[in-house]
Amino acid sequence: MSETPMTSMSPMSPDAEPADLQREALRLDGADKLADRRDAFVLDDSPETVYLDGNSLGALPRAVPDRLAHVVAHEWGSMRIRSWTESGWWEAPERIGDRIAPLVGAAPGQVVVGDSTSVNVFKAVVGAVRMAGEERDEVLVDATTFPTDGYLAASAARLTGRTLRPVTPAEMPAAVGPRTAAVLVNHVDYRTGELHDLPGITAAAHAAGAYLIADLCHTAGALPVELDARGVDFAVGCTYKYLNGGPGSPAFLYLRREHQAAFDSPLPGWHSHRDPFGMTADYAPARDIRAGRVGTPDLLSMLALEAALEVWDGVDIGAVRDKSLALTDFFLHCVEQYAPPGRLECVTPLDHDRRGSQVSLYCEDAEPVMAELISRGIVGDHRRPGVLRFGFAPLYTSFTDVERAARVLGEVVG
Ligand SMILES: Cc1ncc(COP(=O)(O)O)c(C=O)c1O
Ligand SMILES: Nc1c(O)cccc1C(=O)C[C@H](N)C(=O)O
Repeated sequence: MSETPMTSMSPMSPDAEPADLQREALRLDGADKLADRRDAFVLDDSPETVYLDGNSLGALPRAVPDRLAHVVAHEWGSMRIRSWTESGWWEAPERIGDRIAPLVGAAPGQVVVGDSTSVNVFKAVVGAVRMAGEERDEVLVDATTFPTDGYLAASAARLTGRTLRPVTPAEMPAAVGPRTAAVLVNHVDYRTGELHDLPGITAAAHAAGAYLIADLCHTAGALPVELDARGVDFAVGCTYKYLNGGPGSPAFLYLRREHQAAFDSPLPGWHSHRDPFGMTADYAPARDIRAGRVGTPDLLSMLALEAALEVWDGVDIGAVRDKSLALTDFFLHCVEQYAPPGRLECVTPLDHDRRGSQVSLYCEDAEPVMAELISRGIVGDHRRPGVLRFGFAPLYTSFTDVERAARVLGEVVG
């Protein structure tokens, strides 16, 4: 973790007893405007179990099993091929993209669902580089990135004859220049939970004439993103974390409307053709968001995602952010009270403007600590070396969960 700045946990209020913190948790739960959303999810029967890994795999929304059963039995089992037209299968990638769009601050017609985040990173980086022109010969990539983005950006750079330059998100505004074709940045660092300055990096990229590509895996469904308002050019993200789409659910790709006509996909499958059923030998791309499609989508996962997204009906993403910050603040406060001083170090910035929806705590023996936590029902995860990660999904995480998780953590590291 040498490259990660360590932040000490802030001094918080005077010592509190478990009973005080439990009372405070109940008070916060009582005032929680999103509390009713919890019932929309399948969670553990045992109150001892606390799921804090929704930043890796979100919980199952209750609506999904019945919807999937219907899709299998009726749309596939009975309707078969007719479902492409009569059950809306063909348009599902754009239709479901439009359900995600408001959560990431996009007007309709700019988000398409399909493929994996990795594949969409590749499409976006090559697409941006092709639009940037020959004289721009470098791609900036987040040096602290989730690895897959770095691997794909390197391949995209090699295929397009560009040089890949890894720089930290903080260095990006100064590093971007007239040679830069595209900048690929994570909105939140998967390891530390740090929220990067997407508006600032986007503005710097644009001032230098470069395109900005954002990876929203750790922010879509966790906080307001404002893609349209901030001028982000391209964005990708997965749907199995805070969007609760299920294991391997399709990712999304945002193509800003003004770039759609010029987008030159490196994966021009027939579903991105202007007239797919023309079945012509020549490729002619769709001039709208369909340009982001490739081939036949994974309909079962896609329709499970569509059902999962119903939990967002009527939810204000600003309220989600407020609760997320309250959850992470309360967790840090409880950990401060329960863990022996100096045993854990908070790697996640304490500043709200720089915090996503997870808390990462450094401790040398993170791996056995997390194994013990999981055996006691507190499910987070760890990332080598030494980082305990706890993800807070505001739609289903309660303050009571948070207090219990911190208390058990205190026992385990005590
Ligand atoms: C920031 C980020 N990008 C990409 C991915 C994964 O991409 P994929 O779904 O293609 O495996 C993850 C998590 O797995 C991630 O955290
Ligand atoms: N995508 C994952 C997978 O295919 C297997 C196990 C975990 C994941 C994850 O989502 C990890 C996650 N992106 C992370 O932040 O580390």
